[in-house]
Amino acid sequence: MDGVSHSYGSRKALDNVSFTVPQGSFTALLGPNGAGKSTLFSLITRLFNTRSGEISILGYPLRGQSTEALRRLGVVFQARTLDLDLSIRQNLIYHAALHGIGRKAAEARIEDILKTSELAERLGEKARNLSGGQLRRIEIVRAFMHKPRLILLDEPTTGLDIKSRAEIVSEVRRLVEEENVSVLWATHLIDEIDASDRVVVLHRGTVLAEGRVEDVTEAENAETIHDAFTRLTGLARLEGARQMETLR
Ligand SMILES: Nc1ncnc2c1ncn2[C@@H]1O[C@H](COP(=O)(O)OP(=O)(O)OP(=O)(O)O)[C@@H](O)[C@H]1O
Repeated sequence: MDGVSHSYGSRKALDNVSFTVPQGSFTALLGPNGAGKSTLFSLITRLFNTRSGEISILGYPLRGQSTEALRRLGVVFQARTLDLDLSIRQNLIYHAALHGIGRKAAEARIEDILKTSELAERLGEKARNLSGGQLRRIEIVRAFMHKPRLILLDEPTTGLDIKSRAEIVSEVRRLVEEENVSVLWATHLIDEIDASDRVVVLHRGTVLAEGRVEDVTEAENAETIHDAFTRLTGLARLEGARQMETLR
């Protein structure tokens, strides 16, 4: 992503945003509410057109080669998107069909992804029987169905209890490792980030830091990524205040 900006009318939601998600990495997009994470995801998934800057997925620019780019992308949106009146299996098979995957291949893929998960026994049940955390896990399975190379997750643990949150984080980490996909995980929860992850700190539409957790922490002379984040966003507030002073 290079030099991407987006405005809603006169409100600038993203301002010259550039970063990369290296192949096979777990990259956390860390930002408080309103930082611009959902806007960024809307641009990557082409819900909105990118009017300024450039976004490429696996080397395919969205502008010009969007079909090739989007074929390699899996997405878990913030809002729930399963059809509650269909069975879990139907939800997954219909999604696979949209990607041109036949029933048999889809069944095999479901089995492969769910393997030892207790959810494998519930495939015939209506989605509405599942808990919020289980629904989220099925949405994650769905995002993996067509073997994407990059997965976007927009605050996937929002509204879930601690146990479900932990299950989701570890499930995604397992899949990342097994399938060697890249992940961009939007969150405002620092405890979801591991020491070995990469992080992109987004605040008020600008990238304040990008790199390995260790490097970002060190660059801020901080003890933890939590401290680094507070420093970075505190610094941004100061910068904002300074700019306000200049304007007066
Ligand atoms: N449709 C819209 N019209 C006008 N302003 C919007 C719209 N969507 C988002 N914004 C504004 O753009 C900025 C970025 O919002 P965005 O939803 O991308 O942030 P976010 O980091 O995803 O936050 P959250 O975690 O709360 O969803 C905010 O100031 C928000 O108020």
